[in-house]
Amino acid sequence: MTDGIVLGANQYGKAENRVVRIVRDTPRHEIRDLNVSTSLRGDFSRAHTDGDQADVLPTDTQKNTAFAYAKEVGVSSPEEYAVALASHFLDAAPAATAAQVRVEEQAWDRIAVEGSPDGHDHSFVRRGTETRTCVVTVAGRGAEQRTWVLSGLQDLVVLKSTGSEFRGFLKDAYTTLEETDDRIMATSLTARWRWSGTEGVDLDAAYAEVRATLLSTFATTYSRALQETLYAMGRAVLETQPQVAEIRFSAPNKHHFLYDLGRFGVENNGEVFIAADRPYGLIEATVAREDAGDAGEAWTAVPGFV
Ligand SMILES: O=c1[nH]c(=O)c2[nH]c(=O)[nH]c2[nH]1
Repeated sequence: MTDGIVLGANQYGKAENRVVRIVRDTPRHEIRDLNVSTSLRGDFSRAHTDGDQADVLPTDTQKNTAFAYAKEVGVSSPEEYAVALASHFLDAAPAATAAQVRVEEQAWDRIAVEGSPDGHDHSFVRRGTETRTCVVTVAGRGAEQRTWVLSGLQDLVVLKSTGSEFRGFLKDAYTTLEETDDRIMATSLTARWRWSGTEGVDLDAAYAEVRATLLSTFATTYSRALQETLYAMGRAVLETQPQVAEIRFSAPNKHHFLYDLGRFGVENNGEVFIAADRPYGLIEATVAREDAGDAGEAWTAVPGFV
């Protein structure tokens, strides 16, 4: 029977499990501080239309599994942990056709102390604002099973105090922006990169490499627009990481406007700016290999990317 109304796309899971794993097999501890979100997709129509929970692996169980796997599987990298968890959920919930696990990782640095050149064994200080991320989607079972891995970072806040211009842009009756050949360029970068495959990739090392490539390209590339900078950063990652198929960016242009000190008879030669928090330009771009291949479900339900 139908009344012309049907259930559309849906998924469910436990969001933002704050999983902290300490490896304490030796006096020198290791910490992985994760925010883990799980979701299952598939035929969960009976739960929606009939109130029948027979197919539903509770979100509470998903939460428990996220914590149990931090011990049983461990967290050699956020991506490997997420693959294990997502694959498990497909085994545990027969109605699921795909499972997605998203992880945000906060980095902790060892506290520098006298007498320990490599930092303290079990005391840590939180590193900056930036977060490492991954989104793993596993779909299907058996020989048909497919796994997509996105790695990424968010809120990597960078600024260059010169080496940036913005000129030659289209102008119309509403254009008031003046051309500049010397401005501050700043952004809080979010990037996600899709692996064509992760076989043989040391994902922790690769994260550090990609981050370093993004930063050094930002630093050393003269910028005619944030768009050009993002493209240069994307190219540099693809040139150095053969197994990355594409990288997507979302970058708010954190405007710094020269403050008008002329009103007080004071010269402002690119020295005093007002940092405006909104509105901001939002520049988004994908840089991909021509033969990147179909992204499948890699980006499904990943918000904030073109
Ligand atoms: O790098 C920039 N890109 C733009 O598209 C733009 N538009 C704008 O007003 N300022 C800037 N800066």
